[in-house]
Amino acid sequence: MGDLLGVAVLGAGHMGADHIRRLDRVVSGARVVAVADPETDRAEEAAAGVEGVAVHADPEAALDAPGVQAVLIASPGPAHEEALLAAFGRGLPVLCEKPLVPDAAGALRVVEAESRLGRRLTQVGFMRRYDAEYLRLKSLLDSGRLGRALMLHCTHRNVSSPPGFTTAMLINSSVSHEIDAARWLLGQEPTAVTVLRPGPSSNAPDGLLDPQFVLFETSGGALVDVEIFVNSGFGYQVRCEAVCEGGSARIGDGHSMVVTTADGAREEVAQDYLVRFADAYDREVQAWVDATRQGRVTGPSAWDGYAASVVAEAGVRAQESGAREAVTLAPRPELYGFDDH
Ligand SMILES: NC(=O)c1ccc[n+]([C@@H]2O[C@H](COP(=O)([O-])OP(=O)(O)OC[C@H]3O[C@@H](n4cnc5c(N)ncnc54)[C@H](O)[C@@H]3O)[C@@H](O)[C@H]2O)c1
Ligand SMILES: O[C@H]1[C@H](O)[C@@H](O)[C@H](O)[C@@H](O)[C@H]1O
Repeated sequence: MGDLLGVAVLGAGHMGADHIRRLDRVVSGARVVAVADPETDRAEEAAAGVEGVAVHADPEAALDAPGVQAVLIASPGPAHEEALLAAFGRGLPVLCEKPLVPDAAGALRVVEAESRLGRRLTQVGFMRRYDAEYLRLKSLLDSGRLGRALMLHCTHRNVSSPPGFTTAMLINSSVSHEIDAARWLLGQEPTAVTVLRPGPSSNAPDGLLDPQFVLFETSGGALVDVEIFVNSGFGYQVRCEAVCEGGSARIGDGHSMVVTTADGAREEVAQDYLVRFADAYDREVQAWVDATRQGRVTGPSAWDGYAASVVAEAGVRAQESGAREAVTLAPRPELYGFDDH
């Protein structure tokens, strides 16, 4: 056990509990040594059966628990900044669930704090970069076989939104994935955002303006459109089609199972991200554990997390104004390349 990476997991809700299971039973090279959640019952439940784990209500107490060498942050987005700064203060490498920090000012404070350390400690949980289909699309676009990318058409549907989900979160929680995927796939920065919406679906909770249509312009002249619909009622569907000068490529259709009975054939649709992206989360966390044990930090950086938060914030402004909102990033510190993945 001695040379396994000792991980503290902060937040034991949907994602935290799944990551605890993954660290304990799926990936190799790590063990969960501490779990923190103010709802200690949730932490106890998620940690049940994990050998030698300590459960805390206070995240800082978990960071200071014996054997902690790295941190996985799976608390709600607004709690991430404090947790990241606490991890930096202790020199601990971090895998931080998206969004890095939902507001751009907070995300910039994180980038500045990491830059002052002079070394990367953060990998952000944009797991689509580890999804087999996204990786195939990325490698096809990078190969140049389809020529210059003109447009990405993206669909992002959830069955239902969790309690407390706000209209702003359609962009800064859900569309943050497409923002990161578009930056990564195209190697371009979004420069402006416009948001349009139909009348809200009657499936959406009162006051939630769902679905929406989000359009990004990018630094290389491409357009990225995203249908975000978090109360579709019927399935978890994530698709992306790249339209290029020499052809198009689409991913996201191949995740269903076709069940045939005497009544006919029926295609099953994933109901949530834990099913659709199960392999991607496994690969993401394994890559983090492997790199951390080698003293390296790879994958989406704090800068990528900051850029996504700035673009999302422009998107939230565009939701409110109905106008095209420009995106302005702070100067990129030397620590970060455009894409270290
Ligand atoms: N990558 C993905 O596809 C994906 C999917 C779902 C959620 N997420 C992200 O994971 C994070 C958690 O989301 P979730 O759906 O698991 O939420 P959740 O509400 O199910 O769980 C969050 C847990 O954190 C606890 N918590 C609150 N404040 C805390 C703090 N300061 N320190 C430690 N724990 C705290 C809560 O009590 C709760 O148990 C969010 O950042 C979310 O955006 C990512
Ligand atoms: O936090 C979740 C998560 O990021 C999912 O991957 C996304 O599909 C949801 O829309 C979002 O609410």
